[in-house]
Amino acid sequence: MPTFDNASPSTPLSNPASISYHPLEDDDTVPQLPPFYSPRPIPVSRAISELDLNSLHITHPAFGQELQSAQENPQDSDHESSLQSDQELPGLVSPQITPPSTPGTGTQTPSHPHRHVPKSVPVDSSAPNGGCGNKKPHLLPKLPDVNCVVRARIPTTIGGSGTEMFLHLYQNSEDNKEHLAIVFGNSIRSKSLDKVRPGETEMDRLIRGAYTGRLYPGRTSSKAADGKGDNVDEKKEPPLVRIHSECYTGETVWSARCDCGEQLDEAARLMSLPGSGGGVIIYLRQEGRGIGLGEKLKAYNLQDLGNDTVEANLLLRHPADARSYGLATAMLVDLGMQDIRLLTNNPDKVRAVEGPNREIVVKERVAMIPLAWRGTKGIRSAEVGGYLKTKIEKMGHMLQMNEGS
Ligand SMILES: Nc1nc2c(ncn2[C@@H]2O[C@H](COP(=O)(O)OP(=O)(O)OP(=O)(O)O)[C@@H](O)[C@H]2O)c(=O)[nH]1
Repeated sequence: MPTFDNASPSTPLSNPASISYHPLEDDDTVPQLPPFYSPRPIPVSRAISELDLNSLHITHPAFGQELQSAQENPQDSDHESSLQSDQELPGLVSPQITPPSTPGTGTQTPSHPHRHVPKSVPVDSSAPNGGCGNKKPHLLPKLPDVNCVVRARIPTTIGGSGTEMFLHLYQNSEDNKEHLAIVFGNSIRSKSLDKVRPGETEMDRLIRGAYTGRLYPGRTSSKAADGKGDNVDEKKEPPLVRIHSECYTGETVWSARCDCGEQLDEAARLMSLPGSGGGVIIYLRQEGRGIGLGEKLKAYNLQDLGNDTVEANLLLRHPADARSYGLATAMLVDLGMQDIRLLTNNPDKVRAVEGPNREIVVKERVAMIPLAWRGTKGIRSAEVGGYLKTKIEKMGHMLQMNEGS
Protein backbone atom coordinates (compact mmCIF):
# COMPACT_ATOMS: atom_id res chain seq x y z
CA MET A 1 0.00 0.00 0.00
CA PRO A 2 1.35 3.46 -0.80
CA THR A 3 2.15 5.78 2.06
CA PHE A 4 2.21 9.54 1.67
CA ASP A 5 4.77 11.77 3.23
CA ASN A 6 3.19 15.13 2.70
CA ALA A 7 0.24 14.64 0.44
CA SER A 8 -3.33 14.23 1.53
CA PRO A 9 -6.05 13.64 -1.08
CA SER A 10 -6.94 17.31 -1.00
CA THR A 11 -3.36 18.57 -1.13
CA PRO A 12 -2.10 19.34 -4.64
CA LEU A 13 0.87 17.16 -5.36
CA SER A 14 3.53 19.72 -6.15
CA ASN A 15 6.37 17.26 -5.94
CA PRO A 16 5.68 13.75 -7.11
CA ALA A 17 8.85 12.59 -5.35
CA SER A 18 7.11 13.29 -2.06
CA ILE A 19 5.12 10.08 -2.43
CA SER A 20 6.90 7.02 -1.11
CA TYR A 21 5.77 3.48 -1.58
CA HIS A 22 6.59 0.18 -0.01
CA PRO A 23 5.88 -3.05 -1.83
CA LEU A 24 2.85 -5.09 -0.84
CA GLU A 25 3.96 -7.51 1.88
CA ASP A 26 2.55 -10.99 2.36
CA ASP A 27 0.87 -9.92 5.56
CA ASP A 28 -0.76 -6.83 4.04
CA THR A 29 -4.46 -7.49 4.03
CA VAL A 30 -6.65 -6.32 1.20
CA PRO A 31 -9.30 -4.06 2.74
CA GLN A 32 -12.85 -5.33 2.68
CA LEU A 33 -14.73 -3.43 0.00
CA PRO A 34 -18.30 -2.39 0.60
CA PRO A 35 -20.78 -4.78 -1.02
CA PHE A 36 -21.73 -2.41 -3.86
CA TYR A 37 -18.24 -2.82 -5.31
CA SER A 38 -19.19 -6.24 -6.59
CA PRO A 39 -22.86 -6.40 -7.41
CA ARG A 40 -24.39 -9.85 -7.54
CA PRO A 41 -24.65 -10.87 -11.18
CA ILE A 42 -28.12 -11.48 -12.55
CA PRO A 43 -28.30 -15.19 -13.40
CA VAL A 44 -28.12 -15.62 -17.15
CA SER A 45 -31.11 -17.90 -17.06
CA ARG A 46 -33.30 -15.00 -15.93
CA ALA A 47 -34.91 -13.46 -18.98
CA ILE A 48 -34.61 -9.68 -19.33
CA SER A 49 -38.38 -9.41 -19.46
CA GLU A 50 -38.53 -10.75 -15.92
CA LEU A 51 -36.56 -7.79 -14.58
CA ASP A 52 -38.66 -5.49 -12.52
CA LEU A 53 -37.51 -2.08 -13.75
CA ASN A 54 -39.15 -0.37 -10.80
CA SER A 55 -36.82 -2.20 -8.45
CA LEU A 56 -33.75 -0.85 -10.22
CA HIS A 57 -32.12 1.96 -8.34
CA ILE A 58 -29.55 3.38 -10.70
CA THR A 59 -27.51 6.04 -9.02
CA HIS A 60 -25.06 6.93 -11.75
CA PRO A 61 -25.17 10.71 -11.87
CA ALA A 62 -25.27 10.83 -15.65
CA PHE A 63 -28.57 9.06 -16.02
CA GLY A 64 -29.76 7.63 -12.75
CA GLN A 65 -32.10 10.44 -11.85
CA GLU A 66 -33.64 10.32 -15.26
CA LEU A 67 -34.48 6.64 -15.24
CA GLN A 68 -35.88 6.64 -11.77
CA SER A 69 -37.97 9.74 -12.10
CA ALA A 70 -39.22 8.76 -15.53
CA GLN A 71 -40.96 5.90 -13.81
CA GLU A 72 -42.13 7.95 -10.89
CA ASN A 73 -43.34 10.89 -13.01
CA PRO A 74 -44.16 9.54 -16.43
CA GLN A 75 -45.82 12.85 -17.34
CA ASP A 76 -42.81 14.93 -16.43
CA SER A 77 -40.15 14.23 -18.97
CA ASP A 78 -37.85 16.91 -17.58
CA HIS A 79 -37.83 15.50 -14.07
CA GLU A 80 -37.03 18.85 -12.52
CA SER A 81 -39.05 18.07 -9.42
CA SER A 82 -37.25 14.81 -8.82
CA LEU A 83 -33.91 16.50 -9.38
CA GLN A 84 -34.69 19.01 -6.71
CA SER A 85 -35.38 16.22 -4.27
CA ASP A 86 -31.99 14.75 -5.07
CA GLN A 87 -30.00 17.57 -3.60
CA GLU A 88 -27.62 15.36 -1.66
CA LEU A 89 -25.62 15.00 -4.86
CA PRO A 90 -22.67 17.37 -4.89
CA GLY A 91 -23.11 20.38 -7.17
CA LEU A 92 -21.07 20.67 -10.32
CA VAL A 93 -19.02 23.56 -9.04
CA SER A 94 -19.62 25.46 -5.84
CA PRO A 95 -22.72 27.63 -6.17
CA GLN A 96 -20.57 30.77 -6.13
CA ILE A 97 -19.22 29.94 -9.54
CA THR A 98 -22.47 28.82 -11.04
CA PRO A 99 -22.94 31.53 -13.61
CA PRO A 100 -26.15 33.50 -13.46
CA SER A 101 -25.38 34.95 -16.87
CA THR A 102 -22.67 33.65 -19.09
CA PRO A 103 -22.37 35.35 -22.47
CA GLY A 104 -23.93 33.31 -25.19
CA THR A 105 -26.27 31.39 -22.97
CA GLY A 106 -29.59 33.08 -23.40
CA THR A 107 -32.01 32.53 -20.56
CA GLN A 108 -30.73 30.47 -17.69
CA THR A 109 -33.79 28.43 -16.93
CA PRO A 110 -35.47 27.38 -20.11
CA SER A 111 -39.13 26.67 -20.01
CA HIS A 112 -38.52 23.50 -21.95
CA PRO A 113 -34.91 22.39 -21.92
CA HIS A 114 -35.30 20.06 -24.88
CA ARG A 115 -36.09 23.04 -27.08
CA HIS A 116 -33.67 25.39 -25.39
CA VAL A 117 -31.36 27.06 -27.87
CA PRO A 118 -28.57 29.10 -26.30
CA LYS A 119 -28.02 32.53 -27.83
CA SER A 120 -24.84 33.06 -29.76
CA VAL A 121 -22.59 36.06 -29.22
CA PRO A 122 -20.54 37.70 -31.98
CA VAL A 123 -16.80 37.06 -31.86
CA ASP A 124 -13.99 38.58 -33.90
CA SER A 125 -10.55 37.07 -33.56
CA SER A 126 -9.01 39.91 -35.57
CA ALA A 127 -9.82 42.41 -32.84
CA PRO A 128 -8.02 42.49 -29.46
CA ASN A 129 -11.31 42.50 -27.59
CA GLY A 130 -13.08 40.24 -30.01
CA GLY A 131 -14.41 37.89 -27.35
CA CYS A 132 -12.06 34.97 -27.85
CA GLY A 133 -8.92 35.80 -25.92
CA ASN A 134 -5.66 37.10 -27.33
CA LYS A 135 -3.50 34.00 -27.23
CA LYS A 136 -1.99 33.33 -30.66
CA PRO A 137 -2.34 29.69 -31.61
CA HIS A 138 0.61 27.78 -33.09
CA LEU A 139 -0.63 26.99 -36.56
CA LEU A 140 0.94 25.04 -39.39
CA PRO A 141 1.65 27.39 -42.32
CA LYS A 142 -0.56 25.26 -44.55
CA LEU A 143 -3.69 23.25 -43.85
CA PRO A 144 -3.24 19.47 -43.91
CA ASP A 145 -4.72 17.48 -46.79
CA VAL A 146 -7.93 15.67 -45.97
CA ASN A 147 -10.01 13.24 -47.96
CA CYS A 148 -13.47 11.98 -47.12
CA VAL A 149 -13.28 8.30 -48.00
CA VAL A 150 -16.82 7.26 -47.13
CA ARG A 151 -20.11 8.69 -45.95
CA ALA A 152 -23.16 6.85 -44.65
CA ARG A 153 -26.63 7.80 -43.46
CA ILE A 154 -27.18 7.04 -39.77
CA PRO A 155 -30.69 7.13 -38.33
CA THR A 156 -30.27 8.21 -34.71
CA THR A 157 -31.95 8.10 -31.34
CA ILE A 158 -31.49 11.86 -30.88
CA GLY A 159 -34.60 13.45 -29.39
CA GLY A 160 -36.46 10.22 -30.03
CA SER A 161 -37.51 11.79 -33.30
CA GLY A 162 -35.75 9.69 -35.91
CA THR A 163 -33.22 12.43 -36.71
CA GLU A 164 -30.76 11.28 -39.33
CA MET A 165 -27.18 12.35 -39.78
CA PHE A 166 -24.46 11.55 -42.28
CA LEU A 167 -21.27 10.19 -40.83
CA HIS A 168 -18.22 11.19 -42.91
CA LEU A 169 -14.96 9.33 -42.36
CA TYR A 170 -11.75 11.15 -43.29
CA GLN A 171 -8.15 10.24 -44.01
CA ASN A 172 -5.48 12.91 -43.80
CA SER A 173 -1.85 13.74 -44.44
CA GLU A 174 -0.92 14.11 -40.74
CA ASP A 175 -1.81 10.87 -38.98
CA ASN A 176 -3.40 7.47 -39.52
CA LYS A 177 -6.47 8.13 -37.42
CA GLU A 178 -10.04 8.05 -38.71
CA HIS A 179 -11.32 11.52 -37.87
CA LEU A 180 -15.04 12.03 -38.41
CA ALA A 181 -17.50 14.68 -39.44
CA ILE A 182 -21.03 14.17 -38.15
CA VAL A 183 -23.23 16.11 -40.53
CA PHE A 184 -26.81 17.12 -39.76
CA GLY A 185 -28.91 18.27 -42.70
CA ASN A 186 -28.44 17.33 -46.32
CA SER A 187 -27.21 20.61 -47.75
CA ILE A 188 -23.66 20.12 -46.44
CA ARG A 189 -21.54 18.17 -48.94
CA SER A 190 -17.93 17.05 -48.91
CA LYS A 191 -15.96 18.18 -51.94
CA SER A 192 -13.42 15.36 -51.68
CA LEU A 193 -16.18 12.77 -51.37
CA ASP A 194 -18.11 14.04 -54.37
CA LYS A 195 -15.06 14.29 -56.62
CA VAL A 196 -15.10 11.61 -59.30
CA ARG A 197 -12.28 9.08 -58.79
CA PRO A 198 -10.47 7.68 -61.79
CA GLY A 199 -12.03 4.46 -63.04
CA GLU A 200 -14.85 4.34 -60.52
CA THR A 201 -18.29 3.00 -61.38
CA GLU A 202 -21.67 4.28 -60.31
CA MET A 203 -21.86 1.38 -57.86
CA ASP A 204 -18.49 2.43 -56.37
CA ARG A 205 -19.94 5.89 -55.80
CA LEU A 206 -23.08 4.54 -54.19
CA ILE A 207 -21.04 2.31 -51.89
CA ARG A 208 -18.77 5.09 -50.71
CA GLY A 209 -21.71 7.41 -50.17
CA ALA A 210 -21.04 9.86 -53.03
CA TYR A 211 -24.66 10.03 -54.07
CA THR A 212 -27.43 12.59 -53.82
CA GLY A 213 -30.94 11.88 -52.57
CA ARG A 214 -31.55 8.60 -50.82
CA LEU A 215 -30.44 5.03 -51.39
CA TYR A 216 -33.07 2.36 -51.98
CA PRO A 217 -32.87 -1.26 -53.07
CA GLY A 218 -32.11 -1.46 -56.78
CA ARG A 219 -30.78 2.07 -57.20
CA THR A 220 -28.01 2.23 -59.81
CA SER A 221 -27.20 5.91 -60.34
CA SER A 222 -25.39 8.17 -57.89
CA LYS A 223 -27.51 11.14 -59.04
CA ALA A 224 -30.98 11.47 -57.58
CA ALA A 225 -33.75 10.71 -60.10
CA ASP A 226 -35.11 14.28 -59.96
CA GLY A 227 -31.63 15.55 -60.77
CA LYS A 228 -31.93 18.21 -58.08
CA GLY A 229 -29.20 17.05 -55.74
CA ASP A 230 -29.39 17.68 -52.02
CA ASN A 231 -29.00 21.43 -51.68
CA VAL A 232 -32.48 22.04 -50.40
CA ASP A 233 -31.86 23.85 -47.12
CA GLU A 234 -31.82 27.59 -47.38
CA LYS A 235 -28.83 29.11 -45.60
CA LYS A 236 -30.09 31.78 -43.23
CA GLU A 237 -27.26 32.14 -40.78
CA PRO A 238 -23.79 30.61 -40.46
CA PRO A 239 -24.07 26.92 -39.66
CA LEU A 240 -23.54 25.56 -36.17
CA VAL A 241 -20.25 23.74 -35.71
CA ARG A 242 -18.85 21.82 -32.76
CA ILE A 243 -15.27 20.64 -32.68
CA HIS A 244 -15.20 17.75 -30.31
CA SER A 245 -12.22 15.77 -29.05
CA GLU A 246 -12.63 12.09 -28.37
CA CYS A 247 -13.31 11.09 -24.78
CA TYR A 248 -13.78 7.35 -24.34
CA THR A 249 -14.42 7.69 -20.64
CA GLY A 250 -17.04 10.43 -20.87
CA GLU A 251 -18.77 9.24 -24.03
CA THR A 252 -18.71 5.47 -23.68
CA VAL A 253 -18.14 4.32 -20.11
CA TRP A 254 -20.32 6.83 -18.26
CA SER A 255 -17.54 8.79 -16.55
CA ALA A 256 -18.70 11.64 -14.33
CA ARG A 257 -15.20 13.13 -14.29
CA CYS A 258 -15.98 15.37 -17.27
CA ASP A 259 -18.95 16.64 -19.26
CA CYS A 260 -17.73 15.45 -22.68
CA GLY A 261 -20.58 13.01 -23.30
CA GLU A 262 -23.15 15.60 -22.34
CA GLN A 263 -21.54 18.17 -24.66
CA LEU A 264 -21.62 15.79 -27.59
CA ASP A 265 -25.29 15.03 -26.96
CA GLU A 266 -26.13 18.70 -26.57
CA ALA A 267 -24.39 19.65 -29.83
CA ALA A 268 -26.30 16.92 -31.68
CA ARG A 269 -29.56 18.02 -30.09
CA LEU A 270 -29.09 21.63 -31.17
CA MET A 271 -28.18 20.66 -34.72
CA SER A 272 -31.20 18.43 -35.08
CA LEU A 273 -33.77 20.93 -33.82
CA PRO A 274 -36.34 21.84 -36.46
CA GLY A 275 -35.30 25.07 -38.17
CA SER A 276 -31.73 24.88 -36.89
CA GLY A 277 -30.37 24.43 -40.39
CA GLY A 278 -28.34 21.43 -39.27
CA GLY A 279 -24.65 21.65 -38.59
CA VAL A 280 -21.42 19.72 -38.27
CA ILE A 281 -19.68 18.03 -35.37
CA ILE A 282 -16.03 17.48 -36.19
CA TYR A 283 -15.01 14.52 -34.06
CA LEU A 284 -11.24 14.48 -33.65
CA ARG A 285 -9.41 11.43 -32.37
CA GLN A 286 -7.34 13.40 -29.89
CA GLU A 287 -8.30 11.53 -26.77
CA GLY A 288 -7.45 13.07 -23.42
CA ARG A 289 -6.68 16.52 -24.88
CA GLY A 290 -4.21 14.82 -27.17
CA ILE A 291 -2.27 12.69 -24.65
CA GLY A 292 -4.13 9.44 -25.35
CA LEU A 293 -6.30 7.23 -23.18
CA GLY A 294 -3.50 5.49 -21.28
CA GLU A 295 -1.93 8.77 -20.22
CA LYS A 296 -5.34 10.24 -19.37
CA LEU A 297 -5.99 7.33 -17.02
CA LYS A 298 -2.66 8.02 -15.31
CA ALA A 299 -3.74 11.65 -15.07
CA TYR A 300 -6.96 10.51 -13.36
CA ASN A 301 -4.92 8.69 -10.74
CA LEU A 302 -2.85 11.81 -10.19
CA GLN A 303 -6.10 13.75 -9.85
CA ASP A 304 -7.28 11.33 -7.20
CA LEU A 305 -3.98 12.04 -5.45
CA GLY A 306 -4.95 15.69 -5.18
CA ASN A 307 -3.91 17.36 -8.45
CA ASP A 308 -6.13 19.21 -10.86
CA THR A 309 -6.38 18.27 -14.54
CA VAL A 310 -3.65 20.70 -15.62
CA GLU A 311 -1.22 19.72 -12.85
CA ALA A 312 -1.78 16.04 -13.64
CA ASN A 313 -0.86 16.54 -17.31
CA LEU A 314 2.24 18.53 -16.40
CA LEU A 315 3.37 15.93 -13.86
CA LEU A 316 3.21 13.39 -16.68
CA ARG A 317 5.39 15.74 -18.76
CA HIS A 318 2.61 16.55 -21.21
CA PRO A 319 1.39 20.02 -22.05
CA ALA A 320 -1.81 21.08 -20.29
CA ASP A 321 -3.48 20.74 -23.69
CA ALA A 322 -1.70 18.84 -26.47
CA ARG A 323 -4.36 19.29 -29.15
CA SER A 324 -4.34 20.98 -32.53
CA TYR A 325 -7.20 21.93 -34.81
CA GLY A 326 -5.71 22.09 -38.32
CA LEU A 327 -7.51 18.90 -39.33
CA ALA A 328 -10.80 20.35 -38.15
CA THR A 329 -10.22 23.46 -40.24
CA ALA A 330 -9.36 21.38 -43.31
CA MET A 331 -12.41 19.15 -42.85
CA LEU A 332 -14.69 22.18 -42.48
CA VAL A 333 -13.25 23.70 -45.65
CA ASP A 334 -13.84 20.38 -47.43
CA LEU A 335 -17.46 20.52 -46.24
CA GLY A 336 -17.88 23.92 -47.86
CA MET A 337 -17.89 25.91 -44.63
CA GLN A 338 -16.61 29.43 -44.30
CA ASP A 339 -18.46 31.53 -41.74
CA ILE A 340 -19.55 29.45 -38.77
CA ARG A 341 -21.15 29.63 -35.34
CA LEU A 342 -18.91 27.63 -33.00
CA LEU A 343 -20.25 25.78 -29.98
CA THR A 344 -17.50 26.11 -27.39
CA ASN A 345 -16.23 27.83 -24.26
CA ASN A 346 -12.62 27.33 -25.27
CA PRO A 347 -10.94 30.50 -26.63
CA ASP A 348 -8.02 28.53 -28.09
CA LYS A 349 -10.43 26.57 -30.26
CA VAL A 350 -12.03 29.71 -31.67
CA ARG A 351 -8.70 31.13 -32.79
CA ALA A 352 -7.09 27.87 -33.88
CA VAL A 353 -9.97 26.64 -36.04
CA GLU A 354 -9.79 29.75 -38.17
CA GLY A 355 -6.60 28.38 -39.75
CA PRO A 356 -3.42 30.11 -40.91
CA ASN A 357 -5.23 32.29 -43.47
CA ARG A 358 -8.62 32.52 -41.77
CA GLU A 359 -9.94 29.83 -44.09
CA ILE A 360 -12.77 29.53 -41.56
CA VAL A 361 -14.20 32.55 -39.78
CA VAL A 362 -15.94 32.13 -36.44
CA LYS A 363 -18.67 34.77 -36.58
CA GLU A 364 -20.41 33.79 -33.39
CA ARG A 365 -19.73 31.65 -30.37
CA VAL A 366 -22.40 29.60 -28.67
CA ALA A 367 -21.50 28.73 -25.08
CA MET A 368 -21.71 25.16 -23.86
CA ILE A 369 -23.31 25.47 -20.46
CA PRO A 370 -23.24 22.36 -18.28
CA LEU A 371 -26.81 21.08 -18.09
CA ALA A 372 -26.65 20.91 -14.29
CA TRP A 373 -25.95 24.66 -14.19
CA ARG A 374 -29.21 25.20 -16.00
CA GLY A 375 -31.04 23.22 -13.37
CA THR A 376 -31.93 20.36 -15.62
CA LYS A 377 -30.47 16.88 -15.61
CA GLY A 378 -26.72 16.97 -16.17
CA ILE A 379 -23.72 15.51 -14.47
CA ARG A 380 -23.19 16.19 -10.78
CA SER A 381 -20.04 14.96 -9.14
CA ALA A 382 -17.16 16.42 -7.19
CA GLU A 383 -14.84 15.38 -10.01
CA VAL A 384 -16.72 17.18 -12.79
CA GLY A 385 -16.89 20.21 -10.50
CA GLY A 386 -13.11 20.28 -10.21
CA TYR A 387 -12.71 19.62 -13.93
CA LEU A 388 -14.86 22.63 -14.88
CA LYS A 389 -13.32 24.86 -12.22
CA THR A 390 -9.84 24.16 -13.61
CA LYS A 391 -10.99 24.84 -17.16
CA ILE A 392 -12.31 28.21 -16.06
CA GLU A 393 -9.54 29.24 -13.69
CA LYS A 394 -6.48 27.82 -15.45
CA MET A 395 -7.41 27.33 -19.09
CA GLY A 396 -9.34 30.54 -19.63
CA HIS A 397 -12.60 28.90 -20.64
CA MET A 398 -15.29 31.46 -21.23
CA LEU A 399 -17.78 30.40 -18.62
CA GLN A 400 -18.52 33.13 -16.16
CA MET A 401 -17.85 32.45 -12.54
CA ASN A 402 -18.70 34.38 -9.46
CA GLU A 403 -20.71 37.07 -11.20
CA GLY A 404 -22.14 39.65 -8.89
CA SER A 405 -20.19 38.59 -5.81
N1 LIG B 1 -5.74 15.03 -20.06
C1 LIG B 1 -7.02 15.04 -19.71
N2 LIG B 1 -7.95 15.10 -20.68
C2 LIG B 1 -9.24 15.12 -20.30
C3 LIG B 1 -9.65 15.07 -18.97
N3 LIG B 1 -11.00 15.09 -18.93
C4 LIG B 1 -11.41 15.17 -20.21
N4 LIG B 1 -10.37 15.18 -21.04
C5 LIG B 1 -10.32 15.30 -22.49
O1 LIG B 1 -10.63 16.63 -22.81
C6 LIG B 1 -11.18 16.67 -24.12
C7 LIG B 1 -12.49 17.49 -24.04
O2 LIG B 1 -12.40 18.43 -24.94
P1 LIG B 1 -13.62 19.13 -25.72
O3 LIG B 1 -14.89 18.42 -25.47
O4 LIG B 1 -13.19 19.31 -27.13
O5 LIG B 1 -13.79 20.48 -25.03
P2 LIG B 1 -12.88 21.63 -24.53
O6 LIG B 1 -11.67 21.92 -25.31
O7 LIG B 1 -12.63 21.35 -23.11
O8 LIG B 1 -13.79 22.90 -24.70
P3 LIG B 1 -15.29 23.11 -25.07
O9 LIG B 1 -15.33 23.25 -26.55
O10 LIG B 1 -15.68 24.34 -24.39
O11 LIG B 1 -16.04 21.93 -24.56
C8 LIG B 1 -11.40 15.23 -24.55
O12 LIG B 1 -10.35 14.83 -25.40
C9 LIG B 1 -11.32 14.48 -23.24
O13 LIG B 1 -10.85 13.14 -23.39
C10 LIG B 1 -8.63 15.01 -17.97
O14 LIG B 1 -8.90 14.98 -16.79
N5 LIG B 1 -7.35 15.00 -18.40
